[in-house]
Amino acid sequence: MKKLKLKGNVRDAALSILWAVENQQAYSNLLLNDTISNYGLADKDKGLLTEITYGTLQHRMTLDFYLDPYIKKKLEPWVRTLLRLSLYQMVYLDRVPERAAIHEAVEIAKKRGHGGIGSVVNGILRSIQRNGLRSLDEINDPTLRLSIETSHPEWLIRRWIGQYGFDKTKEMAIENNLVPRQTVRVNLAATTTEDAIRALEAEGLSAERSPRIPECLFVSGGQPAKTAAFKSGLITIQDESSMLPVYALQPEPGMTVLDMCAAPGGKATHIAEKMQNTGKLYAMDLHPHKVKLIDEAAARLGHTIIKTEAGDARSSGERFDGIQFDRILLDAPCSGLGVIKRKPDIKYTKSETDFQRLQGVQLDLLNEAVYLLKPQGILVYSTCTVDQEENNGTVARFLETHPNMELIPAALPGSLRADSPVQIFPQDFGGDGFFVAAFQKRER
Ligand SMILES: C[S@@+](CC[C@H](N)C(=O)[O-])C[C@H]1O[C@@H](n2cnc3c(N)ncnc32)[C@H](O)[C@@H]1O
Repeated sequence: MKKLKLKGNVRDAALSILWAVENQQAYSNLLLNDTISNYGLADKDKGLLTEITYGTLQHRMTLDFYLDPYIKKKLEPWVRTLLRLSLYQMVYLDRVPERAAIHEAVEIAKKRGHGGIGSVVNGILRSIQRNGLRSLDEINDPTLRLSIETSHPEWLIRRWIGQYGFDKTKEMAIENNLVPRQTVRVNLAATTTEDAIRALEAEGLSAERSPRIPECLFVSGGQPAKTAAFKSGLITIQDESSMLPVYALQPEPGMTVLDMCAAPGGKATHIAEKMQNTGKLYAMDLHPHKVKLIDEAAARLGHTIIKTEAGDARSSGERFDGIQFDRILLDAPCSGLGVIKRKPDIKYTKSETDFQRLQGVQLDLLNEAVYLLKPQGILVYSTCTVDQEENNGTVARFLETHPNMELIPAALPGSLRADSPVQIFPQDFGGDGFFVAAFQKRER
């Protein structure tokens, strides 16, 4: 592929993002904003770029199933990427006429490659247009069919079926291909939900209360991160499920709290809000550049109790020697399989060997937390995954070696209140898949 940028061209911009995701382990969500400015795209093109990029990633395996019979010769990998994103528009985007999608694809193929590649792309897309899509019913094995139909690797579908059964796996895989809801958390230390709604509406957005979490709003009609309400610290962009671990933690004003894996600070700032910005809150993360994001978020929201620390939380016992915490949150590094709807790349980058390694890190972090927790103190372990090895599996192994730690009910809001641990699936209410386990330390 020639190293050039077709400035102002949304499809070429999508091709460059997808190329980087597939070949340079880049993250699509991080590349989107940079690409919009590098390509000089208008704000109105952001919607189409996001739709094509995410949609093509979400449906990649289905698109390959449709394309494969037409690909007779070995293609350069970027040409397949171009075919996928063009076919995505033809199959899934009603507002893009098929001839426009084909025309754009051929133009990009000629400029990025040469006339011959343009003809190949034209031939393949026109043949599919003429013949129609092949039926997924050609696949006899139900597991393989679900894998191709929902574009989740077969090993992952098999793993989930083993853990949750076919029906639940199907619901989850279908839900993962929907467009995620935009949710924000109101900074209740600075404003009320009513005032935050009014502020967003005054800027032309719509905001609706979540039926589950008082400080959670569903926002549409604009980009909340660009609003004055966001810049002045009235709101934080956060998924609804991601607000649950802090409920389970039950932080109170004046307490001493540790957030062991805190960046970029979504939950640390939520804890500060629940503590009404009084007491002590230590927020640690392995990566110094990520710790900066916590500082920035705290400054924007006006939280002064957060003290950040870059370092490995597996040595937090040494770092915080002499401090006993009322509350410790371990929002652990995990496979992220609960957030596929938001980050579709995840389903293609994980492998079955990841889980055991992650469980090892999770247990090391949990073990460290125990020694820093006061008797009667609460430790919350959360992940944004649905994998049982990292969730119930990690909890079971932790409890085996810590008889002084007891599972307690997770104090979630309203109808979500539940025994601990709690597994939230993406299909439960449209939020991320999340796992929350709350433990209390017994008196010695
Ligand atoms: C799930 S994310 C945390 C999200 C954060 N709690 C929030 O709500 O914004 C996990 C974090 O753990 C950090 N991390 C991974 N290994 C770590 C370690 N050994 N010590 C401290 N932080 C670690 C990663 O850098 C990542 O930022």
